[in-house]
Amino acid sequence: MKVTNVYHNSYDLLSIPKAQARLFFTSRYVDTILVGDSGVGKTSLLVQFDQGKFIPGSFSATVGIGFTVMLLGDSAVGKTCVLVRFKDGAFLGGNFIATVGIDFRNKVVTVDNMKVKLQIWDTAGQERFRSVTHAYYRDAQALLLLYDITRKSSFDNIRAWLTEIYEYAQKDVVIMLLGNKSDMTAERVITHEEGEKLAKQYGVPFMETSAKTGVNVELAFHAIARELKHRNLQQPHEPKFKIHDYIESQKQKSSCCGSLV
Ligand SMILES: Nc1nc2c(ncn2[C@@H]2O[C@H](COP(=O)(O)OP(=O)(O)OP(=O)(O)O)[C@@H](O)[C@H]2O)c(=O)[nH]1
Repeated sequence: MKVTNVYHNSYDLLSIPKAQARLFFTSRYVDTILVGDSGVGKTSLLVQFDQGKFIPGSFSATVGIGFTVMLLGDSAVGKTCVLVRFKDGAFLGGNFIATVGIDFRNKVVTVDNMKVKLQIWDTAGQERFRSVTHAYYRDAQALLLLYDITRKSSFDNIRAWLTEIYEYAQKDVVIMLLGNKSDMTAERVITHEEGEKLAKQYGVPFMETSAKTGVNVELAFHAIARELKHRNLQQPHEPKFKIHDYIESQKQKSSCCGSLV
């Protein structure tokens, strides 16, 4: 048996680069594929082969669907901090270190009892990395576009970002506009209404977030995961998922009584 890379679940197979995926399925790149009912031990067998150990503990079903979400916006609007807040529940305060090129993290969220894996790409906002990040737009199913509510230029640049998105991204990409740093009330220069108005003009959902306090960060990613899951697995009899309505209902819930549904 020849295994050059070991892919631990079906999502990993889906997320490998296209050229490699083609090679995987059309050549003898991997000679054995593990198949069988959920829970029979495919992953454990693979881990035993790959790492020479058995991982005991609770059974976690292999993720069935996954999507790529990309964070975009000017440098220092808080893309990395929003991602770290969502992934680790922490705030990256202190010295600002600009992202170089592109970075990514995975997080699994549960939507209607189904695990949905989000691969989240954190892009560099600095102009000099723009040509690098353009190359990745096409692979994203959703884009979170951020501005900083305390910096007008980052808000004014949103139109230019949207122009780039329409040029380079998939036609049906899900876009959400986020006004970040909502905790900085004293320094605010862009009102909530201005953000909402711009989002309405482009027909995209909008909310204000704070990576520092965590406000609406979870909701933004959950709304995206839900929209993508519904688009991909919508049953003919199911009503169409309305992301705007979902956001509004969850905003009200989270302000009064906690967790997202
Ligand atoms: N108060 C407050 N500060 C934030 C928030 N989000 C980010 N910051 C701060 O803003 C600065 C920039 O944050 P980053 O997340 O690194 O910005 P970025 O958009 O990833 O920047 P690039 O990597 O250059 O594109 C850091 O000093 C953060 O601590 C927030 O919600 N509230």
